[in-house]
Amino acid sequence: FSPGSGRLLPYDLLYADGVRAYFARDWPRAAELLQRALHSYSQLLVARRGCQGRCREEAGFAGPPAAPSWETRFFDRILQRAECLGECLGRRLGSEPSLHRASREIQEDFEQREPYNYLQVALFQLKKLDEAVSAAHTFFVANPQHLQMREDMEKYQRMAGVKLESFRDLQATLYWEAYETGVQQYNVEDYLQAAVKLEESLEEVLLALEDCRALCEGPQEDGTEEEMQPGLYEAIAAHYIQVLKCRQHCVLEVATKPARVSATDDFIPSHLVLLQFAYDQVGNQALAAECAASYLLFYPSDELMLEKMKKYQAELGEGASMTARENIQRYVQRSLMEKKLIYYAVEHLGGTFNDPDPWTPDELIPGSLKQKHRENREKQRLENLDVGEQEQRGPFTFEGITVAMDSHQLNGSQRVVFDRVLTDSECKDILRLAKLAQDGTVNWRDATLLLHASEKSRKIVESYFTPGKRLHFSFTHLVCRTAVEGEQDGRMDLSHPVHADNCLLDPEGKECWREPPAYMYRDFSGILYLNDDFHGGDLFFTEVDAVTVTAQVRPKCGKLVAFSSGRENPHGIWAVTHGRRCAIALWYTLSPEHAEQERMEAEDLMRQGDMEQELSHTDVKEHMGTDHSGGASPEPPVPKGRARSTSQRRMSGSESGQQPQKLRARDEF
Ligand SMILES: O=C(O)CCC(=O)C(=O)O
Ligand SMILES: [Fe+2]
Repeated sequence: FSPGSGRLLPYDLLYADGVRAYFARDWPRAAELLQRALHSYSQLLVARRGCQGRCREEAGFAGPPAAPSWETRFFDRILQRAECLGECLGRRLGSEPSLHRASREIQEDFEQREPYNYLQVALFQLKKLDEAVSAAHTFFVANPQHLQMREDMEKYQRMAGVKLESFRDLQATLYWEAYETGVQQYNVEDYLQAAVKLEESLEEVLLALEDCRALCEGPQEDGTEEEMQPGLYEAIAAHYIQVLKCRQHCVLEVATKPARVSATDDFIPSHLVLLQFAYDQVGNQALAAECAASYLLFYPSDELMLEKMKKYQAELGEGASMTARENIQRYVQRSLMEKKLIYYAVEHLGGTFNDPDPWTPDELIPGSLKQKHRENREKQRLENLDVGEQEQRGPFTFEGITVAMDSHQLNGSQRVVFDRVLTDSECKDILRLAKLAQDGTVNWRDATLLLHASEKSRKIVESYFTPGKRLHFSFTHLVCRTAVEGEQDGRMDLSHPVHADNCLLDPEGKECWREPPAYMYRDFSGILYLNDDFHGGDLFFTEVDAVTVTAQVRPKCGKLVAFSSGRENPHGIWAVTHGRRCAIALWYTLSPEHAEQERMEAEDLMRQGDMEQELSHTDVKEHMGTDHSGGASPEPPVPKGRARSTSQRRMSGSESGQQPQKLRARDEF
């Protein structure tokens, strides 16, 4: 391999080899392979972009479709174009294009910049500090919620010999830098500089759009493809509609800044508005008119802009052409044609389309879909507002939340305790909610606080344990345990017997059976505590023998304990001897198809009257579940066959069960 030799190795293979070398701690090889994978990936994007452009021209793809049989002609062109693309890519890549089609998972890794995470470690090991810092920074920009990387970044910042310039984003989306500088200069009325920067940004945005659209080609392996219709024509149609939807969504992708979740609304038109004004201010009427005309392609009846056009026409004279920019014309035409096809398909073949653009003309949307379209836009607008508000508070950095204890300090694996996930007043509100729910007076639609708290916890657990991979709620519930009346002294019983969350613990056999009725698809567990004004009720972890206590956690408002749900984390709760202990218990799954399934199963089991075990707890317990549509649901019962009466007295489960806290020592990095 050498750049420019014309033969590009598939990036997914290089990546796989790189990761293998990484785990073999072969740092030089890991670094080399990962860098080559990243290079190959970016070359692939360049090749795709180039071929897209060429084949679009060749197939006359840019022109408006001619009535009446434009659908048929459209498909002809698509086939023609697919052929052209195949040839072009084969030529540029020096190999069969299908070789370069990675699985959805690997594509996502690259989109999330995951390779940079491995790379930074390898480079650090090789003592290439400057490069390691750049790689780490590049990863961190796209994953600011990654707590481990944050710690690494802080270490790098403290490290002697690290230069400030090393903190650079190797994948910096050029246009974001240009756009932001442009807007800044615009705001301080430096219109000349603003125009330069905004032009630069606009050009890059259009190129980035092409990159993104190029990735829509080929099969989508994420299983989101809608049900295929029987028949070849329908199958092709369904596939291409999927590709078209993917392309339409690119506008959101480019308008979403790395590390932010919401897109900048109407990104391309807003460039044009700013440019129009900037050119106007510096006295370049011709360019201002061109931007105004381009803007009008998106919003043809915008009165302000129409006024300006009149003014320019007067100033420039009747003979001045004042047409929109060609690249914007092409963009709008193509987008309209794609939308038309998508809407046609949605109307006649079913499916849905979340139109990303606010400027889609009304007449293009079929009557039967108009209402839905309006609702979607409103929803999107509200979501954007929500995020805008959050952004000011900086929610994606988990501000204030600290890792109180990690696996090492908890004497186990895949365990963590966070502090300050909730404030005191948030705990109070949720506790009040728990009380109200007991009396049946809560309006569940208003119980958003609980949902916010659980979603926040989900994000934290996700970013800590499965960065880059989505964790889904499997089940959520708010549960309070109240001490029973009477003699409490010397109680050694448990409020919750030792168990694991996704398998049936068999302490004698030192096994944990992953079989029904265990909730096998639970991958991670989280417990968010709400109060500490009770006695007893500490959570403890044991070894697989269910008797050797390895760590204990004292509940407290805002403390979140999270751990993997398997055999490595048996746990239980000491009896609550005084007061009432409330917590939000959260279980997560990595498989989207099992999201919330547990809740449904729990309901089924409830119906079968399988609750007697749960009711035999020594504490009185109330609970309310939440699904994320706001309905109440029961707690899943403890599966039958779970070990319950372990010889608790053998436990070394006193408050001193915990070993002295050690400082976290993570393998250098
Ligand atoms: O509330 C706790 O501390 C733990 C609860 C638990 O382990 C469970 O419900 O499975
Ligand atoms: Fe549990």
